[in-house]
Amino acid sequence: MELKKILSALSFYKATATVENININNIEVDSRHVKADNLFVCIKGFTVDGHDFVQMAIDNGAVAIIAEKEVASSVPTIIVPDTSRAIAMIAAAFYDFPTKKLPLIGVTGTNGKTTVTYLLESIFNQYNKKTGVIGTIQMKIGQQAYPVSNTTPDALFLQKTFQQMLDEGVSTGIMEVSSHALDLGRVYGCDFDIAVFTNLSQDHLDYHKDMADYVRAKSLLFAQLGNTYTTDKKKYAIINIDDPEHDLLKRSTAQHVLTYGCENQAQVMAENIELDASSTNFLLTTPVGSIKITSKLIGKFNVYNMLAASAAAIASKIPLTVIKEAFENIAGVSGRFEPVAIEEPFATIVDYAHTPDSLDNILQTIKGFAKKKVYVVVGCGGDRDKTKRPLMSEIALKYADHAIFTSDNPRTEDPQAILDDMINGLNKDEFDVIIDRKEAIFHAIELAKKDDIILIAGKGHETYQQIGQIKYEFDDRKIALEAIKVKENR
Ligand SMILES: CC(=O)N[C@H]1[C@@H](OP(=O)(O)OP(=O)(O)OC[C@H]2O[C@@H](n3ccc(=O)[nH]c3=O)[C@H](O)[C@@H]2O)O[C@H](CO)[C@@H](O)[C@@H]1O[C@H](C)C(=O)N[C@@H](C)C(=O)N[C@H](CCC(=O)O)C(=O)O
Ligand SMILES: Nc1ncnc2c1ncn2[C@@H]1O[C@H](COP(=O)(O)OP(=O)(O)OP(=O)(O)O)[C@@H](O)[C@H]1O
Ligand SMILES: N[C@H](CCC[C@H](N)C(=O)O)C(=O)O
Ligand SMILES: [Mg+2]
Repeated sequence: MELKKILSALSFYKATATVENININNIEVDSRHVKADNLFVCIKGFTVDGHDFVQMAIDNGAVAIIAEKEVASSVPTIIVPDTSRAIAMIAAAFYDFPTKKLPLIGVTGTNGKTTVTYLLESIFNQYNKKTGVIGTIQMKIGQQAYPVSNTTPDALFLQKTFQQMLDEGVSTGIMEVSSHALDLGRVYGCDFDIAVFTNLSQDHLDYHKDMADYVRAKSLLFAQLGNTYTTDKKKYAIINIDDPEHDLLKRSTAQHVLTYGCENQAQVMAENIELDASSTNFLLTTPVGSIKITSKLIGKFNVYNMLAASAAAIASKIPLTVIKEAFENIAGVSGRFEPVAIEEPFATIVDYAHTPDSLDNILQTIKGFAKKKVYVVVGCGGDRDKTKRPLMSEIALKYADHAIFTSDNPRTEDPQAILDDMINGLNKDEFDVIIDRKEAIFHAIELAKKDDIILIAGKGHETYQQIGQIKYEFDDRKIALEAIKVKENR
């Protein structure tokens, strides 16, 4: 594509040389991946500055550079105020504005994003529509899965992926939108049709300076809704009316708002909710009628997730009967309330709760139907919000009869220091500290007796444990199964 055409997506730029007659066959933000006839965009990162890799990019074949300042370069440099914002727009232009054609649903909130996206996938598939899903677990086009390194990938990956989705006949894109992505402008080039808000509670206070800054980032999804391109399509903001932040998010958008909830009056509601250990039933009431829902997803928080997905499906004109069938068919989401071995005298559940609110919800749910003791194995991630550590350990002890505090992904932090943050100040002592996660899981399974429940929280679907810079193979579900087998064979 002509560089001039790509640059037409930018409202302002200054070029150090003519940009006429330059043909670009790919855009790259990583100098190591640059090839002949590429456009290299310098991004100032948290670790290094892309501006320092201009020469490498040119040596690898870059024919133009986009930067925030003048750089030593033998090829034309285009200077923009903010390359992180610019990349979102030029990537959208390079792939011919794919989200103008692809209906796109974005899901944001502290907890429940992944679950809601998979509920939506299941509803659209039930309606015989091919979907594309982007989020924490993976990127999926139809049934084909691809690995991702972020819940919401960078703008270049996103726009390329939307184009691939269109090429492969996807009818709706469904994606998680993290607060980091909103703050860093990864989704600036996305024309969302539906924006869903699940809930807001404490997380990521390592990145956001306080809760107000965190909710401001979340609100960008709603403020941006419908602002990207001129379009006749109706846009919808789907908002959880029972969350204290609902009003701020409603006020952030100029588009149609569809509310959902269980407590306060909403357009989409759950009534007559029945929760037990093996199923969830409720009456879904909506502006287009009511229908009885039965699902294998456990816990009240999953009623909220089903309401969020139902509201987005209703905004997409999907019949209630299809929503009902989809909820009946979905067995669960990988690593979310996933039972490890069903035949055991005690139950072992793996879950991705890694925030105070999610741990509270999941333990409250388990406590609600536990016949005997509840054990929890939990740790906190390194290089992440430190203030959630003592909150999570306190919640663990509030509900569980016994906790085993261990490592999650310590990353570059000292694992013992993370555990100290968790246990210093606790005024109960029904816990053990076992730094090695495998040993911790084995210990919990050793302790469990008939009718007890073990919750292994924090890592869910993850198949690795990151210690330092290295990711070691690690899967809570496999380790738990191994421990159960060892116990059985004794
Ligand atoms: C804080 C943050 O978001 N960091 C993201 C960022 O990394 P970074 O800023 O360190 O990048 P960098 O290494 O400094 O590189 C800067 C630039 O130089 C370029 N470079 C680098 C080296 C080189 O030789 N040549 C070169 O050109 C890089 O390609 C890049 O363009 O850009 C990377 C590439 O897009 C991301 O993978 C990375 O996410 C890291 C892994 C991360 O942990 N992010 C978390 C905080 C995050 O974003 N989480 C949210 C989900 C949270 C949730 O929902 O719970 C998410 O959406 O994943
Ligand atoms: N609506 C909800 N409210 C509170 N907790 C929830 C909700 N839905 C799920 N959870 C809890 O949060 C955990 C993570 O759920 P899920 O992966 O769907 O959230 P997420 O927002 O995608 O998380 P992440 O930010 O890590 O991507 C679940 O394992 C469960 O314990
Ligand atoms: N998207 C979240 C995932 C946390 C998962 C947990 N296992 C951890 O490593 O802290 C984050 O990056 O904060
Ligand atoms: Mg997620």
